[in-house]
Amino acid sequence: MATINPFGRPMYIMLKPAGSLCNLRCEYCYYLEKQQLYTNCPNHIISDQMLEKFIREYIEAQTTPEVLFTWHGGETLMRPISFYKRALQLQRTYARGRQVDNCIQTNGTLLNDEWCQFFKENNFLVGVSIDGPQEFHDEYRKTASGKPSFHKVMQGIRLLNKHGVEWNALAVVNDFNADYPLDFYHFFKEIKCRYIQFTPIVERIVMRNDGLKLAPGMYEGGQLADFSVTPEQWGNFLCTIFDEWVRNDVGEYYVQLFDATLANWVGVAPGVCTMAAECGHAGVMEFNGDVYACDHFVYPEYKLGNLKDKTIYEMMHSPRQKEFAKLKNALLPQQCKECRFRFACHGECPKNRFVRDRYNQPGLNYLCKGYYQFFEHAAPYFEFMKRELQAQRPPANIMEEIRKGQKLGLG
Ligand SMILES: C[S@@+](CC[C@H](N)C(=O)[O-])C[C@H]1O[C@@H](n2cnc3c(N)ncnc32)[C@H](O)[C@@H]1O
Ligand code: SF4
Ligand code: SF4
Ligand code: SF4
Repeated sequence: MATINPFGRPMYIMLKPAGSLCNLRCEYCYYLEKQQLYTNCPNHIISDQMLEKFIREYIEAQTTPEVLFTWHGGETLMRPISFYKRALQLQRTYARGRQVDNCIQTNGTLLNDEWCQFFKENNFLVGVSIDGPQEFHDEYRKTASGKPSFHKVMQGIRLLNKHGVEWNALAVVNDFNADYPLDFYHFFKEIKCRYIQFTPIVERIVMRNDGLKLAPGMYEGGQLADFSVTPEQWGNFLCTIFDEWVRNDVGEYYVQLFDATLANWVGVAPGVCTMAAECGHAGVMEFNGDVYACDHFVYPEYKLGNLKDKTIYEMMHSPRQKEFAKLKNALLPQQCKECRFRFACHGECPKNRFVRDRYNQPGLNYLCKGYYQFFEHAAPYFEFMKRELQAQRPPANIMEEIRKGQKLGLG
């Protein structure tokens, strides 16, 4: 089975067929407020004409024989099944011999037998957002009327399992759950979720003229949002889960960040953009055809154009997008340039770069301390796994090595 790994692709655009419409009101959500950019639009739903144009151009713009569509929210299941059936029909019309795959990200609360049958029949990979055990999840992931959502999500997961749909979990790490890494990790093992993606929550509150309150990255200022994880929490969280994983679960459970770190250790492109050297491969398209440089940069100043006026190829290969792609590396502060883990970290996501480095240069990642702690802690293990891979042996041999009590051979 595959994980949702669109970032490994040369060019990729997430599509938001219902804009930022959602039946939940997760407190930390960076999508919800994006509706403010579209107050003039009567409804936030992609038109059939726009859908067709997107599907045709998106397939044409790909350089690989396989094409991956990623349906993203708001809440994707707020569009009816008939919408996705139409999309599949259009994909078949324009595929012209290419293999087309679909993955869809959902909060899981609207899943029912019919949806699950549809996903199974059409081979969708489903990403479900769930922030760990009930008390963690329900802290922030609430409905519009303030009700918890955990039980509905679990019911959705049971249905996915019942119908044999492939799914994986997307969980955020915030101020509330970050201090309980093992409770968190064991939960995913208990629900037999073998592919887990953890995303740290880092947001700053600002006042902008366009009404958006969450700050884009790469500039200083604003007030850190309470729900953000601290660098110390993030470092401890990663190290604790890593210790458990590296002793028991390598090759059995896939934690996206550990996979990506190992990839960087052996010099292969990581499966997640935050750990890659450059940005720019992963755009996002709003319901009305507006295309932005990245899902985390849906701000007017990062808009590449609209599909009505420009082709996907033009926008994603435009000088503006090339410029955006390079910023990740170009804006690294001195501390990152000197860092021995630069090859693994690349300064992480520019969205999180808003503090000063030790030379008082701007642009250091707010989570730097946590990442550094993790890389330093895990380095001997990654070195060992790298040697195993180079000798064409499975990295999972690390577990036996640790059991034997061997020194891992790092000086
Ligand atoms: C914005 S949602 C859209 C799809 C769908 N509604 C869902 O919740 O899965 C996609 C993912 O982004 C995560 N997310 C929301 N706000 C975030 C933030 N401020 N920082 C990082 N991830 C965030 C959500 O938890 C979810 O897993
Ligand atoms: S379910 Fe997804 S889109 Fe909706 S509020 Fe929560 S994170 Fe945002
Ligand atoms: S800005 Fe962050 S999320 Fe966007 S492509 Fe770059 S690393 Fe990925
Ligand atoms: S660990 Fe810190 S200093 Fe090193 S590359 Fe990452 S953000 Fe930069």
